Amino acid sequence: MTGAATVRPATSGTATASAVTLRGVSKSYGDTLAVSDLDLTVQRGEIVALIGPSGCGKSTLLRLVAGLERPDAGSVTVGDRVVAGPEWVPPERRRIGLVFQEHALFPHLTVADNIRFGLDGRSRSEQDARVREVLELVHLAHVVDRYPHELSGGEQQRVALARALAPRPEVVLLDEPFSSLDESLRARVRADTVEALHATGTTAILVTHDQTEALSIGDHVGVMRAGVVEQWGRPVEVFERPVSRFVASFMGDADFLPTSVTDSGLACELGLVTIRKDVADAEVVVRPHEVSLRLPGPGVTGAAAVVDRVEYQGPFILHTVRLASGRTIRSWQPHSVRYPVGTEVLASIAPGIVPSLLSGETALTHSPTQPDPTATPLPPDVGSVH
Ligand SMILES: Nc1ncnc2c1ncn2[C@@H]1O[C@H](COP(=O)(O)OP(=O)(O)OP(=O)(O)O)[C@@H](O)[C@H]1O
Repeated sequence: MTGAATVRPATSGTATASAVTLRGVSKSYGDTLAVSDLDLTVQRGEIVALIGPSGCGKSTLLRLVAGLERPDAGSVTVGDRVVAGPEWVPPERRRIGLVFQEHALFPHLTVADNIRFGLDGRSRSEQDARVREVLELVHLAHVVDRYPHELSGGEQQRVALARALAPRPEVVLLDEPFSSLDESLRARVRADTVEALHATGTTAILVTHDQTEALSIGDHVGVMRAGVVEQWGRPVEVFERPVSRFVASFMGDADFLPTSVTDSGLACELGLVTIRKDVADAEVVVRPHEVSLRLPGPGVTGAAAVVDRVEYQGPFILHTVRLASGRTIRSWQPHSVRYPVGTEVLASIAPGIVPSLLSGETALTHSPTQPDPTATPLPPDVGSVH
């Protein structure tokens, strides 16, 4: 179920099922409330992606879990131990591994010695075995004797992950770990990171600015805003069932169309949205992959629209079309479809799509009733609010 993490009830599992628990955690810097009365539960072995606009408190949350900051209120539990709140466990005793954007490897130490650094107190042969093991995990066994400056950015980042995993931490915290890497490298390092985390069953909290990354990596995604988690859910939930206008806009492109109640149900300019009739002043959230465009012809239905702008975006062609009301909506089309500016088309919500509805800033609980995909779309002026 989706729901703001701030009101998320405690998980029903045993205490050992959760790897990290925050309860009522707040942290201010002077007048800035960076984290506000935040509740969060991360289950063992899962990867959580935290995403939100700059300054919303993502890094502060990681620092609170790591013990680099003390909360002003609330408690942090790692595994079965309360580490902040009524108790205080210093960072080095929390069994937490850290991976940051700048790889933070010691430049004067070899890869092996960088990894050994966190393995103090073990015999040399134990250290060597573990160094080999974690380097194999990130497919870098061959760089063991190199220095950081002899590695590419992606290799350095994988060594940083290996170093974080070496002491078998309870949790790994990753703050924008891939953002310094170029696009093609990022996908590879990201995949290796996820593989290594899953292979070791390590719990991870990852901060990212990248929506695709959050949705593809996270078992759960936390969308943060102004110090709170506005939505916590599975990737499909935060993308397809955003709890608010903010989440809908932040997690991908979205257009908003007003609706009105008709005899058939709730309709927007693109046609019938749902057969429910109990909502006044709702808006429908439409994403570009949900909008179908076709040329007028026998049997083709949809709202009349004119192509306003066409952008080549690599994998698809973004068409912006103007509806009769003057509103514009966006539609992704495959390479085989490229309507020139000025083309008259018929726009509709793609078959099988059940769009989200907003009332003001908040999403409406979704009705299980779906629109009849065979229904004739309503005339273009239905649903327009002037
Ligand atoms: N050490 C500090 N002293 C004063 N204010 C701070 C400090 N650290 C963070 N802040 C403020 O707390 C708020 C949250 O910062 P934080 O770094 O957690 O945000 P963020 O979501 O990680 O941002 P970004 O995505 O830009 O890294 C911001 O307003 C920031 O300016």
